[in-house]
Amino acid sequence: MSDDQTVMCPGGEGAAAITLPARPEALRLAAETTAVVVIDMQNAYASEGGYVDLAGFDIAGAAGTIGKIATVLETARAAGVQVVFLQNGWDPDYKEAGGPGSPNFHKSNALKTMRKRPELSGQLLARGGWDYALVDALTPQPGDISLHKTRYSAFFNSQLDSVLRSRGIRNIVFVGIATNVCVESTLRDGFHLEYFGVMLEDATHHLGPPEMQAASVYNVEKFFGWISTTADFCGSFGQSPQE
Ligand SMILES: C/C(=C/NC(N)=O)C(=O)O
Repeated sequence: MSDDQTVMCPGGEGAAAITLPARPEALRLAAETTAVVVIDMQNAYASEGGYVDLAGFDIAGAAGTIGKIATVLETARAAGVQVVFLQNGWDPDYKEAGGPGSPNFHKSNALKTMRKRPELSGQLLARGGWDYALVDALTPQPGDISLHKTRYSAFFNSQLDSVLRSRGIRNIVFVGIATNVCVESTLRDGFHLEYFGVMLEDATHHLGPPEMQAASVYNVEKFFGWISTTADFCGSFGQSPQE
């Protein structure tokens, strides 16, 4: 049963469930119905010389999330929590990005940067290239799942929903970049698909001014899900007995 302090998430009734401290309520969660979804930890978003750096965003804080995410993933794998990596981008000819009839063509800062600097064409967010690749410190391990996405929400036109649903996973712990773009878009879509979404605030990083991180944290805590931290995730799932 849920009460005002603790929410019972799908699968959280069993003996192996843990309590994850979170705001506004703690969550009762089981490893087998929970996934950690890693959003877009690619050179494009987290490395100097990657797309968002070239597009003029301050990425100074992004590197700090890499170590946090590595710690979360180590704990998740040891506890039997499914790890799912997402990578954002398109084919090297950018057919999947959409042409002038797509808002993505007009709003994607990667596409806009390449229109301004044609020498970068074929490099930013192009599948197979360095910019698209995950940062070295976050290489998928055996048992992890890797998926591709072409728009901000990882649920849109991707296999994420069927990959999770077919495994009975209904609870998602979000880490990655950017808090206020792809992480929040995915968490919101997940909410509408009946997933319980938790964002680890210190394992995510925003694009734009610091208020953007605060705004997303507020939105998630008040309207779409729950907020927790790397230490609380590792403290609770680190105790979780694995079958
Ligand atoms: C702005 C942007 C954000 N991506 C993300 N992973 O949050 C982009 O992809 O252009």
